[in-house]
Amino acid sequence: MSEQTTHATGAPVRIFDTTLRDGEQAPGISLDVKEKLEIAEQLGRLGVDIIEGGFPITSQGDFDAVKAIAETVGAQPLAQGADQPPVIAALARCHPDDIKRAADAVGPAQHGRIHVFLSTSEIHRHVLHHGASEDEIVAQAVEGIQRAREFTDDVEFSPQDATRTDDEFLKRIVDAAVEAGATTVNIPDTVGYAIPHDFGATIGDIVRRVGPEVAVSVHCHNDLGLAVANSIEAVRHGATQVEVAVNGIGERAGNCSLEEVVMALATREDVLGRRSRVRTREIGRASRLVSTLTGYPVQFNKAVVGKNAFAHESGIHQHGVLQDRLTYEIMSAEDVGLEGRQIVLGKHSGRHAFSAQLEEMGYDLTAEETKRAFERFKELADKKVEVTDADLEALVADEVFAYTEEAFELDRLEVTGGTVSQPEATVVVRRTADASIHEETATGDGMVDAACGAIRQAVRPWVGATPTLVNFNVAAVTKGIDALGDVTVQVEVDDQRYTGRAVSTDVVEASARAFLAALNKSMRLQRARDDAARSPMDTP
Ligand SMILES: CC(=O)SCCNC(=O)CCNC(=O)[C@H](O)C(C)(C)COP(=O)(O)OP(=O)(O)OC[C@H]1O[C@@H](n2cnc3c(N)ncnc32)[C@H](O)[C@@H]1OP(=O)(O)O
Ligand SMILES: CC(C)C(=O)C(=O)O
Ligand SMILES: [Mg+2]
Repeated sequence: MSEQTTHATGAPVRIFDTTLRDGEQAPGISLDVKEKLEIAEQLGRLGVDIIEGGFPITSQGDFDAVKAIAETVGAQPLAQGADQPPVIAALARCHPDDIKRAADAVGPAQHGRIHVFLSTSEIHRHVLHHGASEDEIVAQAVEGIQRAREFTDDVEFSPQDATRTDDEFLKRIVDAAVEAGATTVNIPDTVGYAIPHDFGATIGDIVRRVGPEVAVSVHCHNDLGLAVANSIEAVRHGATQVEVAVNGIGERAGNCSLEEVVMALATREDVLGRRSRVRTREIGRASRLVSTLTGYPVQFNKAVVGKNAFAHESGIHQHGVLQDRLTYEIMSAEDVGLEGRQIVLGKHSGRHAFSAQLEEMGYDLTAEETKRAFERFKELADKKVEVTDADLEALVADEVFAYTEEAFELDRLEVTGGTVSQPEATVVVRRTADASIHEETATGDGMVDAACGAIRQAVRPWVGATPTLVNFNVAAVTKGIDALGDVTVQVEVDDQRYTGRAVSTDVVEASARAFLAALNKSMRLQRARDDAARSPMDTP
């Protein structure tokens, strides 16, 4: 483990959340006032220190959103145990109109911050500021900061594209910003160009330069996937504030992810020596809310909040985690507001996890039964990505309870109808238990629909809740006019889905047989469940 370097003061790192400003700049995201407010409230519950609500000069909607956040979330603490509401910040160019608009928007907050920025790298100065000289940039930044200070004593300054800015000029503009009244100096890695050890050294220099009265912040983008590493390295070198976005959303590859930095600080406090004030149990909810309202899905393997962040599919890992989660987990899912103990059964799973899952489902099988069921499970897992509880139940019913008998058989099927007359189907279904015959007729939107409707009527007294066809898939197995139709259906009965499959040269017949096969499966499972409930040990 690397040694801890400089400036680890022990004081909590301040979390500046820019989900609603830089996060919203990600292509395709546009949050209205209500949505921004909803996210801001969750950020309040999360306990972030600063919420950057937007860039008010952008539009009336953005101005209204920042103002609404300042009036509500900025007026009283929402986080449990917090004695102050978060600071509400708004972005502004070094332009009088921007600054006035930002000031008016954050005005109602208990603590309002104006965040002014100006580009300092040569390429940005050339492209964005009509070739402005270093002197002109310094003068414009100083003017902007001083103007912002007329409205609030909390002013943050960002030299945009700092990490591609000449070192000497960066020092010069930081000195000028502090002199002009900036209370926070933010060093943005605007294009995600920084490399951790180098960035850390730059931040260490700036921390020493500005002294303890001025907060040093970092704002890292993820173009090289290094935003979190750079932010953590900055903290190790004395940065007091980290700018982040929930789920790491933001321009291009995004911003430094809130959940990753917060959990790195919490999990490796032993090395970093500092935490944040964030209530980590609110992280899961914040992640889901931001994903829903922005329409940006969270990738399965995303650190901390991804669907797989606490899931285990491989046998060796499952074996370890079932005994002690720490074997393969460094933090607890519950601590970030997610569901713990996620064992997913699949091709890579082993006997330990398989047996544990069956036990949890209420089965108490002998060693021999478990062995047989496990062999069938591996065969199934080779064909299916994930084996669900319903699959396991079906497998146990077939293999262990040996219920191979079909509850119903299709004796006859007649269909009529075409493009003019309404399709109608008559079926004759035989009930195996008492060999009784049940004939029913039904109409439908199409021939398959009519056939399934007639079957539904014929089996109603035994199947109970109306079975619904939720998925229908037909494929041709062979070529030519007499091609075999291979039909797979999914039928929902009592909130459980059952798969049925049948093959025939007639697609309507294949569909009817597949539908009945799914109903037969539901009947077998029902019987297995009833038997297991009566006497779990007493398997036939
Ligand atoms: C790294 C970042 O995330 S920076 C923030 C980026 N976010 C956004 O741009 C989102 C919101 N932006 C907008 O709605 C619009 O761009 C606005 C309202 C800000 C400006 O719109 P427009 O007036 O049409 O200008 P446009 O966006 O085309 O060009 C930017 C102008 O701002 C100037 N500018 C850019 N940065 C700054 C700055 N920090 N301070 C002062 N002026 C600046 C440019 O020189 C250019 O000025 P020009 O019109 O005299 O050439
Ligand atoms: C406005 C600044 C801080 C920014 O978003 C960036 O430089 O990435
Ligand atoms: Mg940015």
